[in-house]
Amino acid sequence: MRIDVLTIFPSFFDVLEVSLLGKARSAGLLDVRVHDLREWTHDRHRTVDDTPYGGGAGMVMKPEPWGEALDAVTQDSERPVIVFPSPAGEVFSQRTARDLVETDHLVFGCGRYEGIDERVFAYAATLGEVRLMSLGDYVLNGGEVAAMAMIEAVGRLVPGVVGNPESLVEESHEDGLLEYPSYTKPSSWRGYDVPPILLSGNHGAIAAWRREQQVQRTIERRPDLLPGND
Ligand SMILES: N#Cc1c(N)n[nH]c1-c1ccc2c(Cl)cn(Cc3cccnc3)c2c1
Repeated sequence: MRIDVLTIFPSFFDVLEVSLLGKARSAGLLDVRVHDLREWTHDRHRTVDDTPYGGGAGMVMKPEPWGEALDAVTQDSERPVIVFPSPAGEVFSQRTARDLVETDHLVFGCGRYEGIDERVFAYAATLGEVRLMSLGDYVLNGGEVAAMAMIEAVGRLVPGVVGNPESLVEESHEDGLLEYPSYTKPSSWRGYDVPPILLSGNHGAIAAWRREQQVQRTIERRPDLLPGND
């Protein structure tokens, strides 16, 4: 999978060089290319924003640099999916991540200021499938944090990126429920003991207990995830 990121803060994504995704990049499983949007400006000040038509506070990102940048990163791509993090977007979920991991080429357009000129989204739709996505109902200062989270959520689903694919199945949200609690040695720590069932060796009983824990946790913490509550 190829991932292109367009941003005015390219160094923000340096962290993608390390950890899991860093190894995936080295192994050729992920081809992540981060670009400075200012590469596509042509004035001395490398301007990417201007005042909003109709007035209002803040600045809006100019369409010209975006148009040239999107042309450049999609020029040898058949049908990219172009994701714009946006507070006005659909909410990104594990289901979205599973959907996006099937894509050969993802482009993340990370905006700042009060947002990107709306015409950019219309133009981007002539280059690929456009999806405006939000991390959730809270406010960030730009698209970079959201894009980083989405890249990690999608990247780790690429076959071979996570060592043990089984671990992907038993995670929160993979089966629509929160994950069960995990424990490791020592079996007793500061007066806290590991639930005896986990030491029993009875794998059937352990699986049943874990499922019950998932259901109980989901009811307590995220009833909205339960069927019929959406
Ligand atoms: N994804 C997501 C997401 C989220 N969950 N909160 N905020 C954002 C997000 C994403 C993209 C941008 C761009 Cl471009 C500019 N800003 C700042 C801003 C803040 C409030 C209103 N208008 C613009 C962004 C915020």
